[in-house]
Formats: sequence, structure tokens, C-alpha cells
Amino acid sequence: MTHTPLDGTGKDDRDLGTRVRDAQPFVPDRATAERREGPVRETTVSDRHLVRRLARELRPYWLRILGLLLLSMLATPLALLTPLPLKIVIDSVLSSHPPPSVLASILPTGSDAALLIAVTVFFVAIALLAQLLDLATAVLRTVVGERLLLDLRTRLFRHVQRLSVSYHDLRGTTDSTYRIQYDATATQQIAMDTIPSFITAVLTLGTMLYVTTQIDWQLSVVALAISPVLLLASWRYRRQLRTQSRQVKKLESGAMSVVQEALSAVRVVQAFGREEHEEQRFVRRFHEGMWARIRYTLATSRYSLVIGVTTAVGTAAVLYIGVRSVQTGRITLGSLVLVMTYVSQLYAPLKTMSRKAGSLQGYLASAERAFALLDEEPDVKERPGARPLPRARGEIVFDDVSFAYDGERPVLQDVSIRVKAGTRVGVVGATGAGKTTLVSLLNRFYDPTGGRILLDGVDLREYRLADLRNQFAIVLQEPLLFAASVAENIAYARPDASREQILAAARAAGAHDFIAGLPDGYDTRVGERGTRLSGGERQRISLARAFLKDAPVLILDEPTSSVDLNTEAAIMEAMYRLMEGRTTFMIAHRLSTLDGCDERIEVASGRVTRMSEGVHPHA
Ligand SMILES: Nc1ncnc2c1ncn2[C@@H]1O[C@H](COP(=O)(O)OP(=O)(O)OP(=O)(O)O)[C@@H](O)[C@H]1O
Repeated sequence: MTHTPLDGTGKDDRDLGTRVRDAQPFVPDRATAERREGPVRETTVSDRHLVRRLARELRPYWLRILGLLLLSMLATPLALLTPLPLKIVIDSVLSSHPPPSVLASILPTGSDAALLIAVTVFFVAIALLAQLLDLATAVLRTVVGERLLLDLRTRLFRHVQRLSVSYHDLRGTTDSTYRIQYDATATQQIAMDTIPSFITAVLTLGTMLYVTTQIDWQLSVVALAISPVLLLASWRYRRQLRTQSRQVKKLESGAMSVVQEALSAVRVVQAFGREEHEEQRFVRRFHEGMWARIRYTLATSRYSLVIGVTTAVGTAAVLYIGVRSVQTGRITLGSLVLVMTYVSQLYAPLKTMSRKAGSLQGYLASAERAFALLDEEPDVKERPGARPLPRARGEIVFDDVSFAYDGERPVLQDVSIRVKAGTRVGVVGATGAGKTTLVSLLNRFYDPTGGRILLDGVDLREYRLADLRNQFAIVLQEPLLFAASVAENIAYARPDASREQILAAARAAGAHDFIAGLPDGYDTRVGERGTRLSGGERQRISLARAFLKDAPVLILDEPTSSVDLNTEAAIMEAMYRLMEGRTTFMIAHRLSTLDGCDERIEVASGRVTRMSEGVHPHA
């Protein structure tokens, strides 16, 4: 294995420069080939698979869901009791049938007034109980549902943060946001609303059917005759509703990304006067979403219409036959009223089940999307039993490394270089040559598609990912700050840092003076992405971050490209202080910036070559 040594000694010039190898075809690995085939799997998993997955997700909450179910089930006996006062009033107060034996035994015989009062009190008591039950169910449903949702969102967020950079490159942030914010709620809806409603509906249906059969079995048979139609409608609309709902979600998350993009680049939009254009893009995307939603609503309305008309036909049939039965004296008028109430209550669960079957399709489409995100495998993985790495010395070797973002066009090809610990390497090359890509492989934002990279003689893939990334401090061209205080932003590299350590890092980065001049000093809030500070100020804060991190390897990606010459000189001075004793890769367009480096390499056409003294990059 011959490597280009970059050890700052200038010796062994014989081996310097990229090894020109025999031309080798570029063979993408599996992960890259999959990446090329498109973004995250938009799978349409089978219902059985999805339901099983859902059951697995809900298992930890089963006791609480069971409690909710039991509470919901109490609604059935209350629903049965509700029409009873009316029947007693019609049959025993307004007509001369004897009251039920329970009432007859406690009330004075023949007193209609006492019976009426008793029935009224009974009526209020049932209503009160029903309300209390509703209240308790709503409270339990909300508490358990919110807990479940928070847990799922937390898992999604944790997972999405650990997904590879290539995933985020491909998907953008809005789709993930949509899945966490909106799609995740589907699981809550299914667990807290659809499942309990279904089970309660089945129970109510069974009980109502039994009671109605006891009063008049012929009427219950007539009432039930519509069930096959309802089942058929649910089956027929199931696929359509799911497909349409899936499409709505996709379009909505796409439309949201327009808003997100336009607002995060609001300065550019305003500077170029492109508000109108962005608005049109927004309207176009939402327009597509609007029609998809309209189509979905029309489908659910058609479905509701079928359900509504079918149950109305059933009710009318029971009414017709019921009135005939009262006329022939087979049942009393009170019993008909009771049966009619039960029939409407019988249809309520049937309607609930049918409607829930419709909305369930929307929830399942969302759950599918949330689970797909959760199941997304990161391209960059940690091996089982990976090595810990407390602190590296900082020797880095690129051994025949190739890389392509899309699996087709290689950005880097057969790169072999050796960097001794503590060497300062300047990286130059034309725009788009692959400089950033080269350093992005170091902390495993991406893995090479060919070859390997060694840190202290060990393949990067052997190390624990968190430990490996801890070895690098990065200062980017566009420093990214969070909407927090200056001190919090510096301490982002080491949350346990003391105030003194933060101040020392800021001093080392030459940032202390300007921070002290801010309205609230180190407690000044910097605004979203640090917009309240100038580019140079942001850069110094990110430099202070790097000082505080005190990592053995430094990656500086054109850190001074957006500041004036004076600021650049000040930042460079701090930068060279930071580089002392650390292996450093510093990317720069201006060669003068790299004067203090031990070695310079040039990236061109995917190859890496050592620059001879006086040779300038084609920038
Ligand atoms: N996330 C990405 N997905 C796909 N292609 C990418 C991605 N990032 C960079 N590229 C491509 O890889 C090539 C190298 O990009 P890279 O950012 O490494 O260049 P660079 O030398 O750092 O450029 P600059 O000096 O302009 O920052 C370019 O052709 C670019 O289009």
C-alpha cells in the first residue's frame, strides 16, 4: 500500500501526488445504487402487515387502552336505558298498561303523578350518568393519546436526526417535518378513537340486536337486513379512500416545502423581487393539494351518502312493519317507540363502524408514512461492537478512496493520501471539484463507495460513530448558529462547559471584545440561524465553538470566504492558534490563506494531487 505522505516534513517527494492507477470501472456499492433509485421507500404495505405493525407500536399502552375501552363500554347499558322512560310514559302514564314491576313495587298503586315524577327523575339520572361517563372517557382518551403521540414523535425525531446526511439531501426537511407533525397523529387517532369506537359499536350493536329481538324478532331481522350493503360499501371504498388519502399527504407535504423554502430564503426572495413567483409556486402546489382533498372529500361524501340512504331505508322498513304490528295489536305503541329508538341506536354503531372504516383509511395512510420514516435505515451505520475512541492522535489515511453521491458520477476517484498527526493540510481546487466532499467523508457524513479511510490506523467504520465525530471540530463557510444566546451557541460543542471555559474559548477566537459589546453580552440572543449578527461575528462564534471542543482533528471549510480582509486576518490569526497540535484540513480559495499550512493538496477531476511550491490551483 503506497500512500501519499503529507506529514509536513517535505520528505519522500517520490511518493507525493495521486497515484495514477490503471483505469478502473467505477462500481457503486449497494447503498449508493439504492440511493440512485430514488428517495425514501413510498411503500404501500399490506393491511395485515400494517395492522400487525400498529399492534406492535401500541403494545406498551395496552393497559391504558383497555381501561379506555372498559370505560367506553359502560355507554352501552346507558344507551339501552335512555328510551325506557319514554316507553313507560306512553304505555303506563298515557295508556293503561301496568308499569314495570320494579316501579310498581316502590310506587303507590294507581298514582300516575308519582309514576311521572319517578320517570322524570330516572330520565335526569341517566342523562347525568351519560355526561359523567363522557367526561371521564374524554379525559382518559386525551391524556393517554397525548402521551402516545409524544412518545412516537420523540422516536421519530430521534430517528430522523440520526439518519444519514444523504437522506436529508434527498428528502429535504419538510417531508420529515410533515411526518412527525401530522402523520404521527394517526396512531393516536386509531388507538384512542377508531379502535374503541369500533369495539363499543360492535358491543352496542350486539346488545341492541338482542333487546330488539326480545321485543319483536321480525323487526330486528328487517332492521339487520341492510348490513350486507354497509359491509359491501366499506369494502368497495376502502382502497379508493386509502389511495386518495395517501396522495393528499404527499401533495400537502410537497406544498409545505415551498413555504419552508421561501421563508428560509426570505432575504434572497425579497432581494430579487421574486415574491410573486414564490406565491405562484405556492398556489400551484396547494392547488394540486386542494383538488386532491376535494376528490378525497367527494369520495367520503359518496360513501356517507350510501351509508345514510341504506340506514334510512332500513328505518323506514322497520317503521312500516312496526306500525302494522301496532295496528294488529301484536305490540304496544310504547314498544314500537322503544324499538324505533333502538333501531336508530342500532344503526348508530353501524354508521360509526362504516364511517370509521372510511376515516381509518386516511389514518392508515398516515401511519404507513410515519412507520416508513421510522423504518428508514441510515446509510451510515455503526457496526455492532464498534470500538470506543476516547481521543485520537490524528493520523489520517485515505486508502484508494472513491465516492459518488448518485452512484454514477464519481466525485472522488482512487484518492490515496497520508496525513501524519498534527499536520496542517491546505486543500485547494476549483469550485465543485470535491473539496467539501473529501472532508465530509472524514466524520462519516457519507461513507466512501470504494476504498477506506483510516484514523490512527483503523478504518473509520470500526469506531463508534459518536466517538468518531467527537474527534472533529468543524468550522464551515456559512457558520450555523441556533436561536439561542451567544454563550449557549459556543457551548453547543460542550454543553457541560463552565462560564470560564466559554469565555476562554471566545477570547482565543478573538470574539470576546465584540461579544462584550453586545446589549446582553454573552446572554444576547442571536436570532434564528444567528441572523442578528454579522457574517464575521458568526464565524468567530463558530471558531470559539471549535476552540471549546478541543478536538484532535480540525476541518475548516473556507472559513474566511465571506469576510473582509481585516476580519480575515484576525480570524486567520485565531485559526492558526487553534490549529496548533491538531491535524487540520483547511479548504480555501485564496492561496494566501494557506500560507501557514505544512502541505497543500489540490482536488481536480476527482483526483487529489500534492501541489508543488508555486503551483496555483485553477480556481
Ligand atoms: N449532496 C450532494 N448530492 C449530490 N451531489 C453533490 C452533493 N454535494 C455536492 N455534490 C456534487 O459533488 C461535486 C463536488 O462538490 P463539493 O461541494 O465537494 O465541491 P467543492 O470543491 O467543495 O466546491 P466549492 O469550492 O464550490 O465549495 C459537485 O459537482 C457537486 O455538484
